[in-house]
Amino acid sequence: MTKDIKIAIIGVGGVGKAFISQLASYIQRNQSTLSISVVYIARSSTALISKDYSPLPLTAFVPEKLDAAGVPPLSVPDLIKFLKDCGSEAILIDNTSSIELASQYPEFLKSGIHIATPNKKGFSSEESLWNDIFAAAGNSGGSGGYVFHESTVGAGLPVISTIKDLIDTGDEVTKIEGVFSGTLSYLFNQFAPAGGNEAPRAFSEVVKVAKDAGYTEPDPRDDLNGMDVARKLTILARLSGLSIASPTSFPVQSLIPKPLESASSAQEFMTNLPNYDADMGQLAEEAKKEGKVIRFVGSLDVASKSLKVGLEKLDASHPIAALKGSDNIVAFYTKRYGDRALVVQGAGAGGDLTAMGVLADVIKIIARIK
Ligand SMILES: NC(=O)C1=CN([C@@H]2O[C@H](COP(=O)(O)OP(=O)(O)OC[C@H]3O[C@@H](n4cnc5c(N)ncnc54)[C@H](OP(=O)(O)O)[C@@H]3O)[C@@H](O)[C@H]2O)C=CC1
Ligand SMILES: N[C@@H](CC=O)C(=O)O
Ligand code: NA
Repeated sequence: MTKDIKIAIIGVGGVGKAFISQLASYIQRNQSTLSISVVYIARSSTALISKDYSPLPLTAFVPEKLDAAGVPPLSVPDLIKFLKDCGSEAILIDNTSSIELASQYPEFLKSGIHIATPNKKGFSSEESLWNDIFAAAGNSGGSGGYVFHESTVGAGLPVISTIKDLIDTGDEVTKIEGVFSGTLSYLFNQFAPAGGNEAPRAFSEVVKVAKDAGYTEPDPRDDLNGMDVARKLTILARLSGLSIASPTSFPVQSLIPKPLESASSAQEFMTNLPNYDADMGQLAEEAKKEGKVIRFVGSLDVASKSLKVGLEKLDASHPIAALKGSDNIVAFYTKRYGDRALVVQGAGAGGDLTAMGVLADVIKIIARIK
């Protein structure tokens, strides 16, 4: 029997565009067994809506198509109603970084709508939202839709699925540490290379390259202030069984120069960042004199319930110092694995790699749908 699925996509930026392209190809490859129709695509102020639930064309999709249509997006209650009335299973893909949308996940789930998302906000904000999401979700004991969020940590790398498998099979996580930001990995690999022979590049210059490559958050200050890593660590800590009130409830080091904390826009921040290249350069130089490199590291210790995010000086021979490009590394220490961690490593940012994690989540949802 062919499974009939309707999909709504919100967010058509770096991740959203790549997702639509990968989904189009998936639909093409599986058309004999799956009937998948994308019936809603939205960005902040415009949307494409297929009122009769016929599939919207996905080939050669460009966000400008939404603007040309000129239709305002549906409100959340109207979108829930639209998807509930579709006559088949429905999946919401949230490719935004909006807390307003994420805070409505419990309502979508309670209405039987499934969710796949790389948006960290729903899982790393106030603990009550986390509790409401998983109380409603069908894959965590609730009676609602399924929710999957692999790309919220390490983009498409199997980080969330790995920790869930460890715990579901009865292992206990004792400690997790690593590099959780593609942007900050790329930044320090370029700005303070471990090799010695490579010429370091100016801090602000590398931030710009990371932004242009699609590694940063929509506003790069969310990477540089440590909050993106703090959110990822909050998600992993909660999955490890810790109660974490919010991503600001533990120490997080910000790399934003003090005078730029009050910058009124991302653009103003980027324009003025080169003025502080010398300060960051000095930090890297000091570490180099000690034969070390600086890297932005996150760690959590379950027994002491402590989480920490910030710069560390590491020996050039340390596995973290050897990372290349936008690589993340996540070392899981558990009762079963003992002193030698289970390690997940690879590129941890970028539109295509993040979209791959979201599409893999969609495929998991489809596999669970009767
Ligand atoms: N880029 C990466 O490497 C990774 C990204 N992620 C996460 O993926 C998500 C998307 O990232 P990315 O594609 O890079 O971001 P972009 O800024 O490129 O795109 C964001 C998209 O979301 C839309 N959007 C924002 N707010 C709303 C809203 N309230 N309602 C409707 N649409 C909205 C924007 O529309 P408009 O332009 O009209 O405002 C835009 O289309 C983020 O949550 C990010 O944290 C996760 C892992 C890796
Ligand atoms: N801005 C994030 C994107 C993925 O979560 C990063 O740099 O890792
Ligand atoms: Na992941």
